[in-house]
Amino acid sequence: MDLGEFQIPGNSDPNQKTSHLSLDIGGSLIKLVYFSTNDGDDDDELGGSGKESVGVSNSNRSFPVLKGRLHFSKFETRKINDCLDFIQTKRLHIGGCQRLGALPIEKTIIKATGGGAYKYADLFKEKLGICLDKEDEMDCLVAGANFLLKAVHQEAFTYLDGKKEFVQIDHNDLYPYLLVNIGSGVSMIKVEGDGKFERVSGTNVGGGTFWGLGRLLTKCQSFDELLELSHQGNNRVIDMLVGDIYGGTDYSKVGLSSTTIASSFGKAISDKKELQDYRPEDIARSLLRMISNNIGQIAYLNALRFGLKRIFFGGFFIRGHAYTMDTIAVAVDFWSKGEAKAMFLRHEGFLGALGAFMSYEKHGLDDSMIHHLTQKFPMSSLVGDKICSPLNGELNDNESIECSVYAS
Ligand SMILES: Nc1ncnc2c1ncn2[C@@H]1O[C@H](COP(=O)(O)OP(=O)(O)O)[C@@H](O)[C@H]1O
Ligand SMILES: CC(C)(COP(=O)(O)O)[C@@H](O)C(=O)NCCC(=O)O
Repeated sequence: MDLGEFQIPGNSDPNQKTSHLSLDIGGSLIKLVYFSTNDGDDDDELGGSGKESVGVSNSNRSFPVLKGRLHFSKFETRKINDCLDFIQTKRLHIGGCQRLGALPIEKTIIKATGGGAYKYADLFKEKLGICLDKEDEMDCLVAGANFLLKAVHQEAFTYLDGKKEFVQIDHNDLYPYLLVNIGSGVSMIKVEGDGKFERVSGTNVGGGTFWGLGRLLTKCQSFDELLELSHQGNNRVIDMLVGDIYGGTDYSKVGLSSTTIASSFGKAISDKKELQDYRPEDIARSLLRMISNNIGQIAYLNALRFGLKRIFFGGFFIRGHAYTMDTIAVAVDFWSKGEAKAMFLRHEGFLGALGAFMSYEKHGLDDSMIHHLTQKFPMSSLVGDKICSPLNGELNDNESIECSVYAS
């Protein structure tokens, strides 16, 4: 592939070229993934010698290696104009899928998934002159999850008792697993291989419910504020525990300890407090716990239904938030009696957008198909074909990762 094909006229950094912008336009958030490379960055660290070089050979074909960054960004769907401005200012749409020489309008096709790819198709055409090439949301979620689990080192982790532990994924023993994507609503997908999956369940009590109900109950202005409130709250003020019903003791005959929540929000009807006496912090905490626990339980029941031991949770509801992950993990552990494991993904909210990004290859819209992604591990060498994350913490907003793309 000639990098010149992605030259961006008028880009603020004339050396920077972006390509393969992909979108996941969900009920709450728009997620963007795109690749950028700088002139002179095209490298041979994987064995080639510049952009024209042969970097890697695959099935008797050779591909040049492009060094660059994979960028991740998100916007609230209700503020879609901010997203359009971002794309326009950075001229990301020009580097979608087109060649120099062609009229931009003729060939500018951007891969997009999520319901918004349908809902906002006309808006994108009108404001940016681009065509959204729609990819199925479930296909993209699964493609994104499979890719991350196979190619990214330190992508999946467990979270128990406040401790995060990265899970080593054995490529030969990845399937089957249950993918639970907690977005506005929740989809549960049994994954048996690349492109081999079935959406087996879902629930309408998801991230949108937490944010919507939380806003109504606490009057907070943003999702982050709601999460922060929950951090400071105590759910026991609102939730009715087994001990509240059983006079402080366990109901041990059926395995319920006194501290188990018997009824979420149940205490709000049983004492003599005025409504205004309930603190937003405690309400936010109870709500987060109720929804996380419910999703964990439904996920486990579906894992049980299909005999799946591993459950991967994605979606931006999680936001790497300790209490959310802890609650989900405890629910899975509790209901499965330790048999099933909840695992979380560092790129939790970007599964769909990554899947759309990878579908450029699938459809071969031009000859810039991406065949492989590897990220260099700072201060270290490549580990096989893995992306080695420099971060152990959560993925920050607008973070990008250094990576190399094998292109044909
Ligand atoms: N900044 C944010 N604004 C709104 N919701 C957020 C934000 N960050 C996380 N969320 C949570 O993430 C959910 C959306 O997750 P996401 O995976 O992007 O789903 P969708 O594709 O439905 O937009 C929201 O419903 C909310 O619970
Ligand atoms: C309709 C959806 C697939 C849309 O995806 P989202 O924007 O929520 O990520 C999702 O909201 C969902 O699976 N809702 C649950 C519907 C149900 O099974 O009851």
